Amino acid sequence: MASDAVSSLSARLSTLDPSGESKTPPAAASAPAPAPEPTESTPPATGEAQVENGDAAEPPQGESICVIVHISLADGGCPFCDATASSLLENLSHEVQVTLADQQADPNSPLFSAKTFEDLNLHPNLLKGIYKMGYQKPSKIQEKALPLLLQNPARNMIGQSQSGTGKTAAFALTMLSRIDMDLKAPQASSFAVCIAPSRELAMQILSVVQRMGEYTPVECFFAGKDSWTKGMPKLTQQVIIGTPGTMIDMVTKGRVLDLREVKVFVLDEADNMLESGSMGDQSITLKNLITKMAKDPQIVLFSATFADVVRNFAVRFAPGANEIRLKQEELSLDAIKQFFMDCDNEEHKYEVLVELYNLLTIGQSIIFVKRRDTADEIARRMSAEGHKVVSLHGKLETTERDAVMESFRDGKTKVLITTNVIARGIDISQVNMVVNYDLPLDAQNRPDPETYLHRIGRTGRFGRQGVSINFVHDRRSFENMEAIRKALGKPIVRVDTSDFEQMEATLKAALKS
Ligand SMILES: Nc1ncnc2c1ncn2[C@@H]1O[C@H](COP(=O)(O)OP(=O)(O)OP(=O)(O)O)[C@@H](O)[C@H]1O
Repeated sequence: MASDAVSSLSARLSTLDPSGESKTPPAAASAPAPAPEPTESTPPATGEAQVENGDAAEPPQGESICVIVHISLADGGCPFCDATASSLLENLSHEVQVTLADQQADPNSPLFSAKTFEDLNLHPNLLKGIYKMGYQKPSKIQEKALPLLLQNPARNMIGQSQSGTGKTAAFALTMLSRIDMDLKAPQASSFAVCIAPSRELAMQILSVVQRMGEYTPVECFFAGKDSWTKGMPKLTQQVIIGTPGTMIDMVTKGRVLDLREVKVFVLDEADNMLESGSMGDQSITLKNLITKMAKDPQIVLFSATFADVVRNFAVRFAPGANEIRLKQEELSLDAIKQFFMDCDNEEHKYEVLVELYNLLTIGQSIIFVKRRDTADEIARRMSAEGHKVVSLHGKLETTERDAVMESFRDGKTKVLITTNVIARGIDISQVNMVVNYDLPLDAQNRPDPETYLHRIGRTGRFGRQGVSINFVHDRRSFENMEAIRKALGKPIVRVDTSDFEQMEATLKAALKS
């Protein structure tokens, strides 16, 4: 990251409330150590997370696992053919069991775990919720992070794990575990606060927490734009999840959110939440409010990426934290096959995109563009050509955003064209293709490998296969892609845009493999 970003973060260090830093002496704000530059010859990722300041034991190798997948079918079997419910269940669950069991038994997979959820000392009612969600075994990040997160006295955490490997459950279970189950709502103050960079992600987290907490008395509140008004009664829910600006307003302007009893403060996509700009400022303000009002709240930061400069800041934000880190070469998931399409110009990009959708019947896909008007324009043109696509970006009204997201989650819309607004965290397992119509660039127009990783991580969730396709159309965009490829050390394979048959065959093979 550039020195301007370093100095900006360093300057903002001084705005951290000293009361929030009392547990350990502050580390000197320093320029980032140069990141090792992986090349094509970088050793393959092992998926092994490094634990620092922690005492999690190394898992034994090669464990056999039985995974049961619950699938609901219409009574009496498939409504479209002769198959009975039991034969369908047998086939489907066998397929999913084998793939997931293979990966959870492979010590090199980020889904591997040597433990069971019972070993993690969770409340029986939380275990019930987890099993109802179909989870059978913890993933690596859950296995490593949960014992550290749940220890007493509570310790801060900076946790990193690849996209789609189950970080949400790790912090959701922490929030739920820190609430006294015998205390029923209404409560005078909330106990857990979680912030995320987008409305859509915050809503998704809320739904995970609600499902996990189904057998507990815990109640949650979504703190997003339009979800509160001045003069409304004080919140009585124990868990508040939302975006930081709204939460600050609810505390300072509305006085409807009481933070005195907050025991845990979670930042999902923490590197993004702490970056320069208004989101970073809001996260710091909220942290200062919480640490001023509550007694020693546990601060929990999770993300798939932590650039060095942000990590330096994160350790000041969450002093004394246990850290779970990934090595640079472990960041990308092998399950996501990466391609690029060499187009002649901007208009050719659009033609190739349409051809792609004419050729392939894809589960669901997300097309990322740089600008909101590009998202709308492509959606308009593709819709006119008979494709079922929608666009989503920050200029839409919240009701429109919610409706678009709901229809995409329900599978009613197959293609979502969007900006970086949902580049992070969104979890829709049927998404098997991500298109970078415009490659991600940072605020200084430089290639942005972190955002790239988050974007392509919308596919290949929890062991599934996924494909990502990058569009390049001139020297600059090609160089930007090369910079991202070098930073992440994984091949990006060229697909010939003049030979549609080959294009179809290549992508279909990648989607099947
Ligand atoms: N132990 C588990 N067993 C089975 N499925 C799981 C388990 N843990 C999480 N999942 C599922 O895996 C998917 C990805 O999890 P999650 O969204 O928490 O990933 P993440 O690590 O937060 O990803 P991102 O970095 O993109 O935010 C979700 O659909 C979740 O329900």
